[in-house]
Amino acid sequence: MKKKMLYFILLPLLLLLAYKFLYSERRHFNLPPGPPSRPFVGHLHLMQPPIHRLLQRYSDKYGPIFSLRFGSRRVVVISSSSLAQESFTGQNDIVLSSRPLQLTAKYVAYNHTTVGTAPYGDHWRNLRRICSNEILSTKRLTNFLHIRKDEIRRMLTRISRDTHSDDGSSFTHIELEPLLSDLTFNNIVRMVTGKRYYGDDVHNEEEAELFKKLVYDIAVYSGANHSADYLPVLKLFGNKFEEEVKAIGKSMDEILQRLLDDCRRDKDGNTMVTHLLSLQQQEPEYYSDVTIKGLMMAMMLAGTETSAVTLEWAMTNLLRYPEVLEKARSEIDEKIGKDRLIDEPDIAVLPYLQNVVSETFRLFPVAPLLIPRTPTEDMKIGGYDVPRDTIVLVNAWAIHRDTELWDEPERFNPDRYDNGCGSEYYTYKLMPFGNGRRICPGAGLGRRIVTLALGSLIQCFDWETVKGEEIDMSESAGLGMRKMDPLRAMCRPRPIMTKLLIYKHFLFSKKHRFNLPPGPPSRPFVGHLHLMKPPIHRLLQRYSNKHGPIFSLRFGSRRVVVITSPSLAQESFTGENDSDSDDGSRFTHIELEPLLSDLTFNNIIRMVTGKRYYGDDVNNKEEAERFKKLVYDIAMYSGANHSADYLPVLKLFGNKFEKEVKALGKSMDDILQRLLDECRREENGNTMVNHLLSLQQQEPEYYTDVIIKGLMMSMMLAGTETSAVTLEWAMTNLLKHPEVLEKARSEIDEKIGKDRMIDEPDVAMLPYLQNIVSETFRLFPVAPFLIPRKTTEDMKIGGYDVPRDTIVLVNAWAIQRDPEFWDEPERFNPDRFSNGCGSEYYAYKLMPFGNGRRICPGAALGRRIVTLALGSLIQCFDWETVKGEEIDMTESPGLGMRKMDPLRAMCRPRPIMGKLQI
Ligand code: HEM
Repeated sequence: MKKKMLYFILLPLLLLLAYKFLYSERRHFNLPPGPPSRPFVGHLHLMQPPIHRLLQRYSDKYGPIFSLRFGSRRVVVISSSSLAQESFTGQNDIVLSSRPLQLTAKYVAYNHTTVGTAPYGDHWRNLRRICSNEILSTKRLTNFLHIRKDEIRRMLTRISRDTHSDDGSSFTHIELEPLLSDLTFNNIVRMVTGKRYYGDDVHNEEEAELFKKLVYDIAVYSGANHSADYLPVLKLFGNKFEEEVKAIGKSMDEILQRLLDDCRRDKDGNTMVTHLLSLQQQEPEYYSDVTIKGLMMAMMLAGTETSAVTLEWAMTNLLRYPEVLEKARSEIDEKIGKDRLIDEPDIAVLPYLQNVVSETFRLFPVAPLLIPRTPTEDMKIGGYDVPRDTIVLVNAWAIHRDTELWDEPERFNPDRYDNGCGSEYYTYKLMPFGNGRRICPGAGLGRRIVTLALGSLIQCFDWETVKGEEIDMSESAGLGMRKMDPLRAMCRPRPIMTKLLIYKHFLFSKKHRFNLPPGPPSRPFVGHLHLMKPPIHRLLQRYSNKHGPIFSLRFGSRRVVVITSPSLAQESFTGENDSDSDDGSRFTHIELEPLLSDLTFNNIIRMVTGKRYYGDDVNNKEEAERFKKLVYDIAMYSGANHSADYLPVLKLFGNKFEKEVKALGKSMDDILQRLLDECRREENGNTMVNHLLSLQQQEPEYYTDVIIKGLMMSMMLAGTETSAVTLEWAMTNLLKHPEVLEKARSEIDEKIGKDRMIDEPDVAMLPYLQNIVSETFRLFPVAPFLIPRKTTEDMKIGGYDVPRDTIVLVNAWAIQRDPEFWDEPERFNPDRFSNGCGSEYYAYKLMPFGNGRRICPGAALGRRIVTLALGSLIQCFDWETVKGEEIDMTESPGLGMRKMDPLRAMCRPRPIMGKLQI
């Protein structure tokens, strides 16, 4: 009670204090207006990407300068050219030349000491001087022109190789984003370190992929809306975000240190780093390793994605505006001709091309909000107070679309720059590189790369949109405004390509010319991995409806080809219970799944080791349960979409998945070794293992313990779940189709009678039972994609190239439901197999056990177990569904297609059970 009273007194007091505090700040500062905010978070909860669009809507409502709160930080947003000019001139420019402290800058950028992140002051001024005099000076840029030219030629060659057709007249489908990104990454990384990271003929693929992923992550983690940066209180909770940023910083530093050490060894190199190392020798205190790594990082972070993304948007617009493409091409053909490739000095005579680039920068600025600034002291903008430490965002994206500055701002119109106004006219209207003292020092280089690469693409190829496809114009979240859906296009080499004869050996060397199967659009870095949500076989079936019976995907860096037709599969695989009720007429509710699974597990494990693991009268219950769990886990972890298997780069992060799999392997080996040792002690046992042990005595080098354990595991993994799951699906279908159950029972009662139990040799005279099993295998293959294969050399399937080391998935699930081969494929109809066609007819249409040389060696055993068990269940019991319950048919994820919801049923013993007295 007393406590409550206290609250009543304290609360108004607190509110009063808070009001006074806020009121005094308001009175003291004349802050820009802004939308209503929430306690604690301020406006953070509203910051859904794309943020530049949201902030443009606020500026329409609150004016060209307004304020927000991101947690405890005040934010001021500027959205007009005149206020940008006011901010970036005179004393204001100096005051506004600092950057706010951000977690990424702390942990990735050496505690805010790099040129892009350092606060305004002597250290930053020095770094800028080094950038403009030692790294990005016109002289040094010209020095590296050969790299830009070489990388552009290599890109053109790659496109040529991918699009080369014999008659030279047809268009080919290509993915542009990876090519553009490789170009700009190589360009900067080569200038900085002398290394080629991407494409053919590269240095260290794993490190290269990791680097690209880190650049991607840093852009995402530096987005303007990361709570942890603005709600310092979150840190008290052991913030995950902060941990992740730290890990990114550590990985990045490792790469940079490695690159730096490599350059140190290679003293004669002509790279930025070797130049900085020579300066280190003169001024070792100033040019420390951290300073050099900071400069490397600034170049490599700020110079790579930015240019690639701009190029992608530029090409997107050329595809959307064919008349612009045409005009740019005419200009190039006229000024450069058709015999030589456009070169950097030519850019000066190609004003329209330059205008295309400017128009791209206007509508698609890579940094739509520039990079945040913060005033080092209180300042005034537009008559309002902007207190020190406020985060200042300039919405360049909104300024670039301001109707007061631009006619029809949404239109991509390069001609608008043909107005005789000089570049100065645009200083505060068009600012893709920022403004003021902290304007991008790489603007010259960025523009050069983009313009030269774009000109080359226009000069060397014809371009068209992919037929029937609208180009998706959505923008990604994060600091850089990427295109969400990577650009694809149809492309055809122009005659000049053959004249150029660049890298001809390379272009026409057969090894590199692949006509890969088509496929859905992919994302940078991850490829299609992010799309792989289970059940994957259904997803892949939808893809095959769209892209054809053979299509390709990328799981990270691994190419995957999926086959979904019997003829292509043929092409790939040829050439080279406790139901005791007192009243026999009552149905009892039972759970079938555990019984079926005990049956098949015991069956195999007894064969292999002589032990009964499950049910009554068992050996070692704990071990048995552990074994079952391991089998389950191994199937889950072997699913086709586990990132760690396909993105080798993830392993560098001390991958959790890999650790877990290792632990699984160890537990499994412990069990196998124990079972093996027990069999060894029991010399007279009649088990598979005893037999293998006797072979071991004859050929000890060949039949090692590891080989025997491997065989045990293969049998025990492949032979247990598979049969249990098939049995469960078979029973599920009998429950759903009582007429099928009835027909199967009549067959058994007629052929076997009601006095003895069905036995294995009987199966031969029970064709309908066999058909039920086939139909179950058809609709519910336990391994819907079989088990992934890998090609050991380049091969051709369906006219397409499948390069070596590609993962090949055969979607048996989809083939077995293909309406071309099966009438009413979704219907469970065992009679479809009584058509007189022999088993050969089905070889490539029905393949629950796989196909080719690696077909399941346990197929016959599996079929026997399933058919005999199913026959026995039909013969001995009546079956019904649980009243009022729909049977859930959902499939589980993982390599084996289990039934998600374990099967339950109502069950009643038939009279035969009494006679059998088993
Ligand atoms: C299309 C290409 C590029 C675009 C659109 C771009 C854009 C930008 C923008 C908007 C800023 C922030 C400027 C501000 O705060 O006002 C910036 C800063 C920066 N950029 Fe670029 N950039 C590009 C290419 C490059 C290249 C090629 C390099 C170097 C190799 C580079 C290095 C930097 C650095 C070091 C900064 C930080 C400057 C500082 O804080 O003092 N950029 N860039």
